[in-house]
Amino acid sequence: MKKMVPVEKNQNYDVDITDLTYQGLGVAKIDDFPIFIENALPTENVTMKVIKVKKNFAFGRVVKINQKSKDRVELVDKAYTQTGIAPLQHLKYDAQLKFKQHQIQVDFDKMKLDVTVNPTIGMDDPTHYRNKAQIPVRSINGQLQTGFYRKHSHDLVPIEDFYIQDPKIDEAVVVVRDILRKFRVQPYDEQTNKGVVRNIMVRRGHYSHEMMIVLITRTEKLPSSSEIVAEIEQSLPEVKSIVQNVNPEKTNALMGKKNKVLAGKSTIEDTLLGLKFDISASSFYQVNPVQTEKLYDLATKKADLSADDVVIDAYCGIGTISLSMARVAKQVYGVEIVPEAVEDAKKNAKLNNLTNVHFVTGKAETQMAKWQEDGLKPDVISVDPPRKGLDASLIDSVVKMQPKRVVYVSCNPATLARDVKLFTEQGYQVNQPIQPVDQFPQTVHVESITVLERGH
Ligand SMILES: C[S@@+](CC[C@H](N)C(=O)[O-])C[C@H]1O[C@@H](n2cnc3c(N)ncnc32)[C@H](O)[C@@H]1O
Repeated sequence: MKKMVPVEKNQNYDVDITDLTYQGLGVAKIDDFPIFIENALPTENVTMKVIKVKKNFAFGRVVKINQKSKDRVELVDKAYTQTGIAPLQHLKYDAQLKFKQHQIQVDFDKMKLDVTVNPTIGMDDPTHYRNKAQIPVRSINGQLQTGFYRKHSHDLVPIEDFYIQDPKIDEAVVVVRDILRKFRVQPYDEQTNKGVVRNIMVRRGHYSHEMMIVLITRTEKLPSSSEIVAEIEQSLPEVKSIVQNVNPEKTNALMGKKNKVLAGKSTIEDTLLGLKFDISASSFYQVNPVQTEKLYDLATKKADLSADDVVIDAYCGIGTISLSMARVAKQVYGVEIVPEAVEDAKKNAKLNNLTNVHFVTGKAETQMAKWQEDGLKPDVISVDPPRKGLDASLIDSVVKMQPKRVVYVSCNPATLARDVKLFTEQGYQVNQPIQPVDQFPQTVHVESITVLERGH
């Protein structure tokens, strides 16, 4: 018999919120039918309006909060929720940290894996932490605007204070926006795939204060390029690198393949754990420098390295974890898919006088198989993959190499739990608590370190 949907679109209902999804939505149930509600917290009772009904669930919007959670804090700005910049801004920071710890536990429970998850290591000031901004540039009522997209859309909401970014970066975005306005540069139009500037990317070294501005354009030609560059340099003395990245495609991917240095260096420098790093426009670099130092310090400690150890660092980026470990180990091998990042990694080894590292450009899964076939016997393997986690073939190669320990740095607990399950089926165990480190306060993202040890 067809199940009745117990709610109707545009109708109001009073509901108790019983859970919070991994996306930070409150969950209510009417006759077992789940409704997901933005800006609603467990233990609350809210009046909500149903805004979308699907076959097995619905979405609602809070009309009124009838009973507040003790973990609720006032919204700083509703635009941060609308755009998804800070979807947990209404949750006390302590409760955010517990939510992330719980999220990992839930994903491991789903895989029937018995693990302990430590409390999340948080920040003293969980705002203004990001060292990088990627800001869309669009036209609103004929004027060039910067801001962020409303969730699930490409409608730009103008924003100047991004709340979770380094305020110096917010200032720089406004300065660059005004310079682009002055020279009447055409913002990108997604509908027609016309216009020039798609995005402004800004990176700022937390310690060095060196700033990089990347103008991501659809076209090779950037009209008034030299005047724009001169004004940026004059207005923002911290800028040490101005790059144009060309992305002609009609795509959601932010950056194109081609980078042109318009002024200064092709990289900026920053420091992590006393090591110097050169960072190119296209290279990955963790966005929360304060927490990254805690994360890498812990990852290195958990690797429990001795001076005789050989290490593989897979998904090594510009060599941040590799170099941290090379200070202790005998030899480190790194593999990374982005060629610019590998160039940076090689330069960074030299910059820090570390000669016991070797970096390879390629897919981690292919290179790991090759190292295994070549008879490399690492003592420890570190992996720090993107959100999709590890390829099953990479796990097979790792297991065949029999390292005594695998240190898994993850930004997605669901793929982490899936991968850990595969490791445990092949003789590896999680003996120590998983350690979450909050890299992304005010958001639902969860970063953690797991150590897998070879059983006897
Ligand atoms: C989460 S980042 C970690 C980078 C580095 N460990 C760090 O913390 O700075 C993941 C890295 O994996 C790289 N990557 C993505 N897919 C890859 C693959 N199949 N093989 C190797 N590297 C890959 C990305 O370019 C990115 O640099």
